Amino acid sequence: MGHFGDHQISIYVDGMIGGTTPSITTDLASLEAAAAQVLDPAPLGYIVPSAGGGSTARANVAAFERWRIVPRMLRDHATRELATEVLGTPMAAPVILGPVGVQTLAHPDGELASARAATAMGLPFVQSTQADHSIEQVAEASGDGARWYQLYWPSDPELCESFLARARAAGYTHLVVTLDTTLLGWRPKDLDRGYLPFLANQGIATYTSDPVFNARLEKPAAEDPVAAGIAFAGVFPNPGLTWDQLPWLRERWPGPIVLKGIQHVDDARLARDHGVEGIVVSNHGGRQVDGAVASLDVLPAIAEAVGDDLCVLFDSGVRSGPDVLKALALGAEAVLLGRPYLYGLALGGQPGVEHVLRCLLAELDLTLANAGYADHRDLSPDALVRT
Ligand SMILES: Cc1cc2nc3c(=O)[nH]c(=O)nc-3n(C[C@H](O)[C@H](O)[C@H](O)COP(=O)(O)O)c2cc1C
Ligand SMILES: O=C(O)C(=O)c1ccccc1
Repeated sequence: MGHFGDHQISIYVDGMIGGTTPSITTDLASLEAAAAQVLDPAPLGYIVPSAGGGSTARANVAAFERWRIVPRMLRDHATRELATEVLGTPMAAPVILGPVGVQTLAHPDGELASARAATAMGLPFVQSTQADHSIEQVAEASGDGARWYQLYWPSDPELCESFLARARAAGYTHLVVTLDTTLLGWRPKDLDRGYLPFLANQGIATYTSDPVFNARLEKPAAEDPVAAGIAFAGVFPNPGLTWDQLPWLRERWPGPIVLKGIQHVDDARLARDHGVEGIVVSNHGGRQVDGAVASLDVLPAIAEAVGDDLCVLFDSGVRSGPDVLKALALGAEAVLLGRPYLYGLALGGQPGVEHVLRCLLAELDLTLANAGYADHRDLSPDALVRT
């Protein structure tokens, strides 16, 4: 006992002896189609599509297809280990629930359900600045689980200081700073509907629960949600950010800092030279620059350049256990999940997220084992060929 892969046997036993089958598909690549059956068109149109015509999102998936696993035989994988530690945070597997905003679009429990599922599975949850529940509420929901906070660095420094102070006070230890969304990308599916949840007071709970933000409003957000949305739209864009502002952030955050959205090897080197602890190689799931390079295609060169000095994490396009294996083999210490867990949330709240995570970890465990790896730390690019 003790392997995540045992989940497979329990599903078969439930089917053959108990007569029950999983209520959500175990084929994680088809979660999107299942979620599309339960979500209303506007939230679905916000969550699933990417920037422009979607070419970056397609490239993310195609990049995973090009790398193929080359299984090794007779290497004893009876005892296996998925558990790991990333920047001092212990986790049951090298998988993190990435920062995803406005989670009540998927389910009324939103981030609370995802944070609880993460803690139940022993994985970290990254609380987005763009959330529907406050920093403090999600900290509480995380219980004794890891607390990582994702910052959208607002153009108002006093507001930024307030977010950081609140996150520290609520027990968050790691700061993920998202750099690729200083301005929202061009998203035709939302534009065609004229749909932006923030202007309806959704996804801005971090702001409307903040004393600095509220002091700037004429009326409380509950009384005038439109004005709150407009005030958010005034402080969110921050296109003037530069590398020289990182020391300012460092002074206000004592723990590890991870820069999310790195795609160029020179930016990875700049991150290292500016003394942060980690990066997320990510193109935001293709939601920002349409036509951008697939995130997986830049991972090997970045890992090669800075992997010895920095913690290199990865996201964008991870849909299955084999995808996790491929990203780890190409140099990531762990991956972040985006849409897949949100689809689980849409399909079943907290248990739906747990289902997705359990299936992903089981598939990862079995794929590693059948490919001849008892420990994911033994993976290297040699585990793969590029076709
Ligand atoms: C609906 C949605 C909302 C997101 N919100 C945020 C956010 O608030 N902060 C952030 O850093 N990234 C956000 N992301 C990007 C994810 O953290 C992650 O980079 C991306 O989803 C990974 O790609 P994948 O969905 O293909 O796995 C969001 C993604 C989606 C799909
Ligand atoms: O939807 C997103 O991907 C996202 O991260 C975001 C964040 C703030 C405003 C708009 C979108």
